[in-house]
Amino acid sequence: MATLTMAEAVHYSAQLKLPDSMSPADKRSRTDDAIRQMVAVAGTRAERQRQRVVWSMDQQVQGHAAMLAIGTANPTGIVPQDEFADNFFRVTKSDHLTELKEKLKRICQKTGIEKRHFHLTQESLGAHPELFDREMPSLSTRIDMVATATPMLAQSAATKAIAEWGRPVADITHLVFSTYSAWQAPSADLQLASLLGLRPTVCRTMLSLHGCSGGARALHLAKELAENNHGARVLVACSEMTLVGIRSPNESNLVGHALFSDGAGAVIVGAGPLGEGERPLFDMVSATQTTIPGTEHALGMQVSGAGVNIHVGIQVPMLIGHNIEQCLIDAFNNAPCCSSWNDLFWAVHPGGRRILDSIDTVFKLEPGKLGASRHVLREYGNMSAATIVFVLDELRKRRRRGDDDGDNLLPEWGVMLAFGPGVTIEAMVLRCPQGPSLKKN
Ligand SMILES: CC(C)(COP(=O)(O)OP(=O)(O)OC[C@H]1O[C@@H](n2cnc3c(N)ncnc32)[C@H](O)[C@@H]1OP(=O)(O)O)[C@@H](O)C(=O)NCCC(=O)NCCSC(=O)CC(=O)O
Repeated sequence: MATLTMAEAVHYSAQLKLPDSMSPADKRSRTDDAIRQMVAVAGTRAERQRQRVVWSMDQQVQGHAAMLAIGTANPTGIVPQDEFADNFFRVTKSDHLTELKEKLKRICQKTGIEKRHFHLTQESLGAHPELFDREMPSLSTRIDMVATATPMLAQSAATKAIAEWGRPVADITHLVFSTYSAWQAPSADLQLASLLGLRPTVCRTMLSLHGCSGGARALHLAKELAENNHGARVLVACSEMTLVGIRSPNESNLVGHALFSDGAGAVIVGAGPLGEGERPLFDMVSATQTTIPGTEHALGMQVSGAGVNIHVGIQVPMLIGHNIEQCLIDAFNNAPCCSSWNDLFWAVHPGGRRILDSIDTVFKLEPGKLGASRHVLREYGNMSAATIVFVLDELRKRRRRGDDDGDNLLPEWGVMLAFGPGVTIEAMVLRCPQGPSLKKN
């Protein structure tokens, strides 16, 4: 760029508000420097914009998958979090363990949860004392008690997703079902297929014991299935029942009992040309799964005659905090979609309040960026694999409210994160299609 003339310098320096005491030559030199910097920044922005457009066109050519509809469901039974400890110690006949009960109350207060949904009532639990007696086997009782309820709750969520999608159930080509609550073969996936009337050739996959990362794993798998099978429409269903893990309280299981709850989520995923009435809610751009080495003892589930024992190590929030940024950098794989983590929308599995706090800290997120995750944690607790579907649903509801005001509240680009045994981190880059086609969502 040519150096400024004095007339130009006078014009621009007036905008820079340089002090009158400065000599004309200094003003000219200072103004020249400022304009060079502006041009350099504008050049970088323009280059980033160009990269974004080229990259986005490449992605369209590759035809990545999109979430086309979402449904969620919960059992009708609700327990307020501030009543949980009293209820739980009463039903397990553990009221004499006063210190343990006080500790559970302390933990419950810090969870960020206000209420949770449960399939089973105090009465139905009371009818099965073997669930709370360590000396008695209870696995088969637990299996029987959830065998029908798990696919039925999934059916409620899937029915909503299918209604929103608007196409016949016969158009579903694949089913991916994730749960820690089904222990038979054929399993909850086949029961769900029958309940919904899916075609006999639907390709079913059952994901067991992926824990809280199971929903994101199922979505990641659905993305790959949709992108590699022309015309495929994949139903993802996650349904979780805490009954398989509920047991008498001890020091090591209090946190799990304070967090987990029952719920189901379903998503229809497809790629390629959209059919009539289909609208993408979230484009599923790229995804990664990362296992943090040497952490297999930090988080896990063990099945025994007494049911499923869920272990939640105290170090989990710290482990996620130390490893999460690199996972996101890998997932974005140089996609030129943001210059700051705050440019994104965030769909994070709310495994516990401290995990969300840790993510806020690591990424220096603005207040409210994890609002959808905190809302789901507060209203429903940790529904393991199903939780991430609730977070996605809450995000698209927030976007819809924005659309109603004529203002889109969600940024174009976002990220989905979920955590499970391993310790495993599932990450997916999402893109929220912009524009008038979304107004009817
Ligand atoms: C449990 C909390 C709400 C407690 O809140 P705070 O940490 O702010 O409170 P605090 O430090 O005063 O802790 C309260 C009491 O709980 C104890 N405590 C905290 N975490 C514990 C843990 N994991 N195991 C056993 N005890 C624990 C503390 O020692 C303390 O005991 P005392 O009072 O005696 O001093 C939080 O730590 C949290 O959100 N942790 C993350 C939970 C988590 O890892 N979730 C992932 C779930 S698994 C998942 O999502 C994936 C999957 O299952 O696959």
